[in-house]
Amino acid sequence: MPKIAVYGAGSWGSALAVLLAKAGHEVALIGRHADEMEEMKRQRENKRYLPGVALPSGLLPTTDLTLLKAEMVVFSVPSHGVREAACLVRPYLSEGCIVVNTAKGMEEGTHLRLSQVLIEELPNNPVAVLSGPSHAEEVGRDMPTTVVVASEVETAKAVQDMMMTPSFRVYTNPDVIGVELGGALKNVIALCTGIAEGLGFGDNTKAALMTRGLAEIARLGVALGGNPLTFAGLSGVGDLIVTCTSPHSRNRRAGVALGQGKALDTVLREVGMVVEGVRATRIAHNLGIENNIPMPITEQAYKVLFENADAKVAVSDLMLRGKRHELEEVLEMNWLS
Ligand SMILES: NC(=O)c1ccc[n+]([C@@H]2O[C@H](COP(=O)([O-])OP(=O)(O)OC[C@H]3O[C@@H](n4cnc5c(N)ncnc54)[C@H](O)[C@@H]3O)[C@@H](O)[C@H]2O)c1
Ligand SMILES: O=P(O)(O)OC[C@H](O)CO
Repeated sequence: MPKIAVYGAGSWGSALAVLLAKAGHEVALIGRHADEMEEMKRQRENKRYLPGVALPSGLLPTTDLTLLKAEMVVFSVPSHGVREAACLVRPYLSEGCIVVNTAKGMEEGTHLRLSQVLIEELPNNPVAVLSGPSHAEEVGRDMPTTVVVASEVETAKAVQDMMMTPSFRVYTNPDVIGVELGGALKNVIALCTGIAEGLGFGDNTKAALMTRGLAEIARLGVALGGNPLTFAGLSGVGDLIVTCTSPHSRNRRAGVALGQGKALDTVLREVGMVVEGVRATRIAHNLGIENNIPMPITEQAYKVLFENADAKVAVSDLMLRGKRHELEEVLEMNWLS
């Protein structure tokens, strides 16, 4: 069976390594901290990031970067670490080895999508992105999950072949831009639905945020080159649903605590795992301004997170905006023609 390396031993890297090892691949799960990886090797479990999931025998927890010489390398580090990680692994990768990014975010400062960062740093490797509604806690326990892999066709098919299992169904989609933006931007809306929950609002409010949130994700996504239909797929509405509603979601949980009045740094410390929506809010807010795209929910999220705005006032400001046609951009921009 092909050898696969997973770089990044947090929740998602660990769950994907478990999945791939159970599928019969020889898998190296490569982390940064020798003590943590040794402990994982001894206990056959990632107690900090994926408790309760046994590591199968074909999975080797390690810090040995030479094991990156594999047929496929799966990147599972937080989005802010992707460039640094790419530079670190570059000397070890075989030419032509497929690199699959699984982080959901964009690069701060450059506003590049993460596949663009990887292409810049790893010019000799085909790059694919994996996204969709997929919490590590469920994938690690073989719960039926569907995801999408985006890249040029042959690479996407190769990743689909290597990653698909009876409990992990992988679709392909050539729309890398749409798939990446859906995955990055849904985290902003998940923070917002969490905040609404923390404020004591109900399901109507959450459904409103999800639906109108998707409208603004698609608006920005299409302006940046994504296919409108991708936002109706797994990496769009699919991931939005799971992240806004699941008890596993770190972004939703962080939002709930913010809505209950806790300070952002306290919330991030308490969650203890990466909350991508915070950076994504700043990036999406800036992209909206740069591209002249109205993003009212993102704008309010930005004010609450970074300008100390009162979350209740933010909700009220959204409710009191000027009157609009529900399908304004669809009609104006001829999306369906
Ligand atoms: N957890 C999930 O269910 C899930 C599902 C799909 C996608 N993702 C995405 O996967 C990415 C990773 O999330 P996670 O949930 O595994 O995070 P996590 O907080 O569980 O773990 C992050 C891991 O990355 C390591 N790390 C941090 N910076 C690094 C760097 N510069 N180089 C190497 N390692 C570094 C940390 O030591 C830790 O092991 C995020 O972008 C997230 O959105 C997560
Ligand atoms: O736990 P979250 O909020 O980081 O979401 C994880 C995944 O993106 C869900 O698909």
